[in-house]
Amino acid sequence: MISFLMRRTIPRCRAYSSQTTSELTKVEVNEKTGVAVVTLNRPPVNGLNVAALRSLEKVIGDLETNKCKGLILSSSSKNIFCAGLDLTEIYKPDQEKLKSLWTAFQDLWIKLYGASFPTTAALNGHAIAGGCVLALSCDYRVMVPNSSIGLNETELGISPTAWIIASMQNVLSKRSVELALLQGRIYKTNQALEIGLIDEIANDKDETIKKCEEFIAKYSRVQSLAFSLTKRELRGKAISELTSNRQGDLQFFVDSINNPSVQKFLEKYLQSLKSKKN
Ligand SMILES: CCCCCCCCCCCC/C=C/CC(=O)SCCNC(=O)CCNC(=O)[C@H](O)C(C)(C)COP(=O)(O)OP(=O)(O)OC[C@H]1O[C@@H](n2cnc3c(N)ncnc32)[C@H](O)[C@@H]1OP(=O)(O)O
Repeated sequence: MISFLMRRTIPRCRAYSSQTTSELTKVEVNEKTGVAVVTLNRPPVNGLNVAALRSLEKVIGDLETNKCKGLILSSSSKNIFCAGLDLTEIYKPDQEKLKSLWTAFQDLWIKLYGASFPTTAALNGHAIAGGCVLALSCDYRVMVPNSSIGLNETELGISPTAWIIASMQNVLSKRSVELALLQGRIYKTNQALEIGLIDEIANDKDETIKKCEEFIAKYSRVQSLAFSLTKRELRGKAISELTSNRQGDLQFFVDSINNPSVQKFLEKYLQSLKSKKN
C-alpha cells in the first residue's frame, strides 16, 4: 500500500520536504494526487503529549504552506488510532507542563479543524477522548470493525469545553450530542456508524486509507479557494470563540485536572488500565 506513496517534493503539494517527518509523526505524500498520509507514531497508544501534539501541528502547518490536496490521518499502531491525551501527563501534573499540553492541543485543533484542504481520519482502531477530538476535527471518518470511539470525559469527572462540543455538533444531531456527552459514551464501530460519528466502515487499515482517498478525490473539481472560504464560513465561529477565550479555556482545563476528585479518579483509572494485563 505504502509503496506508491513518495516522500519527496511534488508538484501538487509544492515543495513538501521530509524534514517535517519526525519520529512522532510520519508524513508520506502521494506523488500523483498530492494527498498526504500522516501517521501518528507514539507507541503504545499514541498518547498525546506536548511533543506529539506539536509535531502534528507542525506537519499540518507545513501541508497548509505547501498547498496539500488532502490529508489522511492514520496511526502506526495495530489496533489503536489514538487513546487521547497522555494520562501520565495529567495525573499529578507539573503545572507548567499541564498548561503547555492544553495550549498545544488548542493550537492543533485550530489548525486541523480549520485546515483549508479536505481532511480525513483513517481510524484503524480505538479513538478515545482526545483521539476522538482529532477524528472529529477532520471532514470524514472511516473506521475498522470492533473498535471504539467517543468522548468519555464526563465519566472521568470533567466536562468538555465549548470547542470540543462544537466539533461534535458539527457531525452529530443535537440529540446524539447530548446523549454522547452527558453519558460520556464510547461507541463501538457499528453504533458509531448508526449515529453518524463515523461515515464508513472498512475491513482493515489499507481499506480505511483507500476510502479516505476516494472521499478526497470527490473534491478534485472543487476550487481550492472556494473550498477553504466555505469551510471557514462553516467553522470559523467555533474557532474565533476559542481564539478569543484561550486563557479562560486553559484555566478551565487546568482547574478541572487539578480538582482532587479528578486526580483521585485518574489514579484509579490508570491502575485499572495497568491491571488489565494481570
Ligand atoms: C481526565 C481528562 C481530561 C480533561 C479534560 C478537561 C476538559 C475538557 C474535555 C476535553 C475533551 C478532550 C480531551 C480529552 C482528554 C483526554 O484525552 S484524557 C485521555 C482519555 N483516554 C482514555 O480514557 C483512554 C484510555 N485507554 C484505553 O481505554 C485503552 O488503553 C485503549 C482502548 C485505548 C486500548 O486498549 P488496549 O489495546 O487493551 O491497550 P491497553 O493495555 O489498555 O494500553 C496499553 C498501555 O497504554 C497505556 N495507556 C492507555 N491509554 C493511555 C493514555 N491515554 N495515556 C497514557 N497511557 C495510556 C496503558 O496504561 C497501558 O500501559 P502499560 O503497557 O500497562 O504500561
